[in-house]
Amino acid sequence: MNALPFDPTRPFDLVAIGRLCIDLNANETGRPMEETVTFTKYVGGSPANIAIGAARLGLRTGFIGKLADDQMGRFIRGYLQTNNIDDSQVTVDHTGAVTGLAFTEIKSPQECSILMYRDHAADLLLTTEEISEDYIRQSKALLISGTALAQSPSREAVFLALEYAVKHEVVVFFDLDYRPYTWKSAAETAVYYNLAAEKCDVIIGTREEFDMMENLYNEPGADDRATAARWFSRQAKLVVIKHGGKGSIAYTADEASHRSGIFRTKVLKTFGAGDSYASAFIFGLMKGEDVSTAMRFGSASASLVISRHSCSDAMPTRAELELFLESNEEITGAAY
Ligand SMILES: Nc1ncnc2c1ncn2[C@@H]1O[C@H](COP(=O)(O)OP(=O)(O)OP(=O)(O)O)[C@@H](O)[C@H]1O
Ligand SMILES: O=C(O)C[C@@H](O)[C@H](O)C(=O)CO
Repeated sequence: MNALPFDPTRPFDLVAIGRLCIDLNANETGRPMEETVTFTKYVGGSPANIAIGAARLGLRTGFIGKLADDQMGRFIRGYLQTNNIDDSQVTVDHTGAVTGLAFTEIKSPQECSILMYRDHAADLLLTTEEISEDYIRQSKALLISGTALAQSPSREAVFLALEYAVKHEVVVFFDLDYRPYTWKSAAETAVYYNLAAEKCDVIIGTREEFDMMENLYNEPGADDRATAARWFSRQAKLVVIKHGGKGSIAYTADEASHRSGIFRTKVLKTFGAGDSYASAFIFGLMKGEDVSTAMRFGSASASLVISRHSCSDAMPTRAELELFLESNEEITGAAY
């Protein structure tokens, strides 16, 4: 069991808010982008990937976001529908904004990078008028991600969604999802991340992402326990700090800590690890598993996704995840 108060009477398990984009993943791996000529198109964007992962695992999922009025936007909507994600709160821009694109370069399992095209991206044009209080109160949980805070009006839309979530006791997950290119300054970034995190029940990020938030207080390099403790005096009940191939650690408000290792795999590319981890971790918690078991689900899903070409389309179903957990050993005891 975990202590998160999911209201069983709500029709949605998880509503995610933020960007719906396109990933164009290099088909020719093992070479730089300059020499790559073909890419495969997938739905992308961290909150979209998390929602898709959660839906594949069986959570009743919805999305709040804004699409460009173009072929890419329509492709994304079709994919959400195919994956049983409620798109009734996904609006369409009519100002000529475009779909954000992420071209990925897969030079080696250790050297992956993303080239983003995000000028005038439709997802950042979501407005407060497009946030329905009634929709948010129908969900057990809300997932926000940091990139939607980078610009107005999307920033205010997310803060309004947070207000409604707190008012209606919707459990809020915050995946920090820090993408430097969307932000203007370090101080601005940290200010908005900290303001949002104060209202969240579960905060999930990498060590580097928490360092970025702590820069504001001239406290970078805090240890994981001190980082978590900062948030327990606010709303947080659970803080998860990810350490890549070394695993992850979670703290609960009673000061208990939970470590998760990794499942070794043949890594194709590293991106998508965080999104798949978050979706299966949230799924585990919502199914009433304890924190350690939910982390194990997260690590297993991440292991599957980093061995595959895409992020969204690679997300496992519940049956796949269970089979993987039955037939693979978690490596624990990572040194961090
Ligand atoms: N090389 C690896 N082998 C196996 N599992 C891994 C590896 N790297 C990451 N993971 C798993 O994925 C989880 C999240 O990874 P990571 O800390 O890299 O997140 P992230 O930086 O948010 O990911 P992303 O690259 O998608 O932004 C880890 O806690 C671990 O369970
Ligand atoms: O988050 C993005 O905008 C890009 C993602 O879809 C990408 O696949 C990735 O980086 C996942 O972590």
